Parts: sequence; C-alpha cells; structure tokens
Amino acid sequence: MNALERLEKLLDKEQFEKIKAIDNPELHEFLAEWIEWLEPSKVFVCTDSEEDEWYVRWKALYYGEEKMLETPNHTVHYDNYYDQARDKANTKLLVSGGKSLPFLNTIDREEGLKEIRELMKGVMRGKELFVCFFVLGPKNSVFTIPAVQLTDSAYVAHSEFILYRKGYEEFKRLGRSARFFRFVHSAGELDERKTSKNLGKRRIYIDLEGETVYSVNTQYGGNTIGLKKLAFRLTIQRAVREGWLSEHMFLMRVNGPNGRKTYFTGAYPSMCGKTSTAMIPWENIVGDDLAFIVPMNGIARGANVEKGVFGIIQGVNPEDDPIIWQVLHSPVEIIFSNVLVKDGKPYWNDMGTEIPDDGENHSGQWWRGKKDEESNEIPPSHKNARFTVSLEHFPNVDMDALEAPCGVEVGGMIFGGRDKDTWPPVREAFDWKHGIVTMGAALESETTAATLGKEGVRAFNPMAILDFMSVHIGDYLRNYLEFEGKLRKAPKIFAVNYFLRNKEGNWLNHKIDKAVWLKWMELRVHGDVDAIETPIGYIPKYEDLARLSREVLNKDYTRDDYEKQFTIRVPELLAKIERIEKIYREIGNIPEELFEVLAQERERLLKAREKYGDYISPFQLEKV
Ligand SMILES: Nc1nc2c(ncn2[C@@H]2O[C@H](COP(=O)(O)OP(=O)(O)OP(=O)(O)O)[C@@H](O)[C@H]2O)c(=O)[nH]1
Ligand SMILES: O=C([O-])CC(=O)C(=O)O
Ligand SMILES: [Mn+2]
Repeated sequence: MNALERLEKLLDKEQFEKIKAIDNPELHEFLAEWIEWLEPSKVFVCTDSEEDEWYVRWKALYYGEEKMLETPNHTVHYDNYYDQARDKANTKLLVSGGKSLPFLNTIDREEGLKEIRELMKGVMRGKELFVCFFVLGPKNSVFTIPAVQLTDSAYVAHSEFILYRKGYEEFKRLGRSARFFRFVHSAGELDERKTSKNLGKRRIYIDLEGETVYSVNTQYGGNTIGLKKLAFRLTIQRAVREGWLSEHMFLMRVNGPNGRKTYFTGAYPSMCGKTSTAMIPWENIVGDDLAFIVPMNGIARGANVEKGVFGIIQGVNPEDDPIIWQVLHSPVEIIFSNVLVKDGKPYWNDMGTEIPDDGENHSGQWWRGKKDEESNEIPPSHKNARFTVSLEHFPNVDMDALEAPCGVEVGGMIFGGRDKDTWPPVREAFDWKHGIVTMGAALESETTAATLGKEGVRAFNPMAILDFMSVHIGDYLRNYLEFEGKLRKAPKIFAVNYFLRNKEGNWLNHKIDKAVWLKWMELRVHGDVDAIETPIGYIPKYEDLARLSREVLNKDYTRDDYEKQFTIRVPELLAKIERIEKIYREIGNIPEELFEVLAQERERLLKAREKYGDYISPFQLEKV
C-alpha cells in the first residue's frame, strides 16, 4: 500500500482530503509512518483557515490544557512544576556514529532514534493528533522554510498559530519541491492538572540528518514548540552549510535623527534582555528572539523567523515595560503560562501592583509561604513564566519590516550577556573580525532560570547560542568570519553589558539606560559622533551620552556614573581572554584568526596597563 492509501485508512474523509491536496509523497510517507506509530484515536489536519485555527483554540480549552481568564481571548496554561524550562540534559543531537561535538550533547543516531521511537510507540492512544503546517521567516521569501508539526498538545499547536506564519498553502504551492522540517511531539501521559507526568522519560532528540525533531513527555514551550528552539538547531546547520546566519537575536529599528531608520540585531542569552531591548517604546520591534541574516547584493539583510513573542513575564510592570503591559491588559489573544491566577485574573512576580495571597499557579493551589518538595518557598509565578502573543498587537511593531520578503538592511549587530564585572555598558568593535571574536565568540553570561539547573554561574556562551548549537563551534565561527567577504558593507559590531554591579552588588545602571546606548550606536553606524579608542574598542564620550540621556530620557547623567561604568577593567579583561583562549585551544578546529585577534587584544591591554594601571578611567584615554 502506498502512503496515501494508508493515510486514507487512518484519517476520516475530510482530514484526508486536506492532506491529499498537498502533492508531496515524502510528506505523505512521513505522516503515514508516524500516525501508525503514535496511534492517536483521532487526527485533525490544520489548513490556513480561520476555522481550523479556532478548532485548535477550542480544543486547548476542551482538553483542559488551557483555561479561560476573565479578559476575552486570554487563557492560562500550566506546565508540570518540574517542567518549567528547557531541559538541556535530555536534549540531544543525533549524530551518526555518536561522534562528539565540543560542548554539545550528542547521542549515536541509530541508538537515539531507537530510544525515542520506543518512547513514542502508541503514546497518543486515546488522544487527538494535530497536524499543523507553518513557515519560518516571512512567506514567499528567500527566508521561508516550511515545517510540519505533529503534536497531541492543543496548547503547543495553539502557541504555534500565535507565533508563526501559517504554511498549509505554502506546502500546497511548493508540492514536491518543499525542503521541509518535521517535528513530532507528544506531551505523553498527563496528570489531573493536564501537565506532563513522565518527566523521567522526557526527551528532546534532534535528528540533524533527517531535519526532524522529536520531543516527548514535556510541555514547556522551549522543549516542545517545534518552530522555536527545536527548528533553531536545524536552521543553524543549514546556515553554516549555505553561508548565511541563523541567530538567537532580536531585530529592531532604532530611530535616528531626521526620520532615519537603522536596524539592529542583538544576541543575548535567554533571559538577558532581548525582549526588553526590542520593546523600548519609542523604537520599533521587528522580532525578539530569532533572526535570519542573509547576504543579498552585498548587504546583510535580516528577518524575524517568527511573528509573535514567547516572552518572560516576570518583572513586566507599567513603568519599565509600558507597551508589553498595555498589550497584556488588552483583549487580544494571549496565552499566559505558569502565572498566578485568582478570580480569572493573571498575576506575576514583580508586576509592580499588589498580588493576592493565594490562587492557582505553576505549583497547583498556592498560598503565600507555600514550600515545594525541596523546601524552597514558591513565588506567585515561576521565574520563567511567559506570555505568548502575536506581534501585530504591539503598537510599536514595524509591520513592513516584519513582512518584508527581502528583510531589512542590518546596520549593527550587538552582543551581550549577564556580566557583573568585566565589560563596559557599550562599545564598538574596531572591525568585523574584532567584533566577531572578542564580542561574539568570547561571550560569557551567568546562567538563568530559562534552563533547568543552577542560576548565576558564569558560563561560556558564544553568540548567546551555545544551548542551541548543532555544528562544531569552529565551523560556526568560520562561517561568521567568512560572512564578511560576502558583503560590500558589513554591519558594525557592538557589545553591551546591562548587568554591571559594584562591589556591594548593586547595579551600575538603570534598566532604561540601554535606550541611550542604542541611540549612540545608531549614530555610530552613520559616523555621526566621535568615540574614545580603548584597548577593547571604541566607547562613547561622556558629552555624547550626557546629551543623549537628556534628549531620550530627560535625565541628567553624571560624570561620576560615566566613569564608574566605562572604566576599562584590565585585570578582569585579561582574565577573560585567558579563559576564552583556553577553551578554544582545547576544542581544536578553531580558525587561527581567533587566536590572533585575542592575542592582539591582550597586547593592547598590557600596554595600556603599563601606562595607566589596572583600572583606566575613560577620561584618561580621552586625553590621548
Ligand atoms: N538589571 C537589569 N536587568 C534587565 C535589564 N534588561 C532586562 N533585564 C532583565 O532581564 C530579564 C528578561 O529579559 P528578556 O528581555 O525577557 O529576555 P530575552 O533575552 O528576551 O530572553 P529569552 O526569551 O529567554 O530568549 C528580566 O528579568 C529583566 O528584568 C537591564 O537593563 N538591567
Ligand atoms: O526557548 C525558550 O524556552 C524561550 C527562549 O526564548 C529561550 O529560552 O531562549
Ligand atoms: Mn530565546
């Protein structure tokens, strides 16, 4: 029997017709094989119709994976108490022969496939399977990658409708020529709260060869939403093979003088400020998490992979995040996950308003002071609680840029992480290579609640992408370094650090100060302001930041604050070079240029130390 004939037996007529309309035997074979294997009691195929999207929304409520909140179109979803973040330990790349890759969790492909297939055999008995079609990137563009998602979680399917562009018509249009990604997910057995039960058997296995990702016994979005971080492993592999960039980056427009529009990407690790930067009210957001950057006629052009936000809700308050706050309080479609709910209203940590003393949250029935099995006090919402909403609802979205089939010209690329003591708040690289090596490849950041495990540990995290890396880091960096050769005009590279602290542990700047640094970077892209040359790149002059601070925030900026923030910390910077060099030396297969650039930076720092000492005031360097 061929695949279509098997599908005709497996699906009811209406669903079968939807599949039959796509002329792609490879897709048919994949669907027949997996539907037979998963054994769902029912299959629903989603086309691009409003009606099918409504069906999925309704099913999320019907099966109890989401509950309605008081505000129309708002729902809440809970993940298991121990399933609230990405599970790095059980996320593995399937690699033939089990070849190891530095820093990456790999498993022999055959062994991994066997294990995951066994875990998934019959896993959907008694459940409904949703077959969904989406695309990564804007539709009908050079960025577009079609993908099919199989899931028994209406919550996961619902989230994808909010976050990605629909792809059923695209599959029909492409027919046999579609080079598509595949995602197979099952939440597994659910408990009475409709959360995944068998967390011991939670697995996320990425088959790079088959461009397929399997995920089982988990619901948390970072482990399950196929087109998000699961697809990301596959797009990194494609990008490195094909000579473009697939990155963990926001994409935003910074508005310069006289209506000038300059687009920036920014790579910061999870929970390190991408969303909050891209949401600065007077600038414009294009994307907050994933970007594709492609060389086009010598210009680096960027696009958002997604069309929605799966954003961190903790700390969203009316002062710091007025736009997100406004959207979260309007009756647009939103899924809140792992927040506190009382009388149909959602609450979260540090929201700046009063939070009730009891309700339902990610731990079940909750009251203030409740402790978990490890005797930790449970806060109202989980640190990694999130909201899921489409970008079209944001008043600050740059819709033209979001839908542009050729993307937008990237003027600047920013790298940053959680670093309490080494990097200044903002600096510009001397050139592409200097930036890619000392800012991107040398990125370190303290771990956060976005992954299971200990927080606050300084960790090597090149390009903020290590959690999602799927190729040898040396090949990835080589692709980056060679990318410049494809451009007539390379974007300027910058590094930021929002997380500097003083000895007492207090922040050296306010959350909104990044708005000033963005304006400075915009001016630098166009050569509109001078800067101070330091051993680690160009930093802003005090006068420029003081003027911008006045203009942008209507705030005075003191020379003292500037000096504290922009002091060049030679011992910390040298120690960092040591650490980074050691890591890359041990890996092997690293472009030699990386070591040259690091050695030059060390030389500059040593020279400066001889002249000025360990801690160099920016005012001293300005005088030169
Ligand atoms: N101290 C300080 N904290 C900040 C600043 N900007 C953002 N944060 C904190 O960073 C955390 C969230 O960052 P987001 O912008 O949501 O993270 P993201 O990079 O989009 O993360 P993912 O969605 O996980 O990839 C929140 O806890 C914020 O309060 C800042 O300028 N200073
Ligand atoms: O993927 C997720 O779980 C959410 C996210 O953006 C990240 O962790 O970087
Ligand atoms: Mn992310």
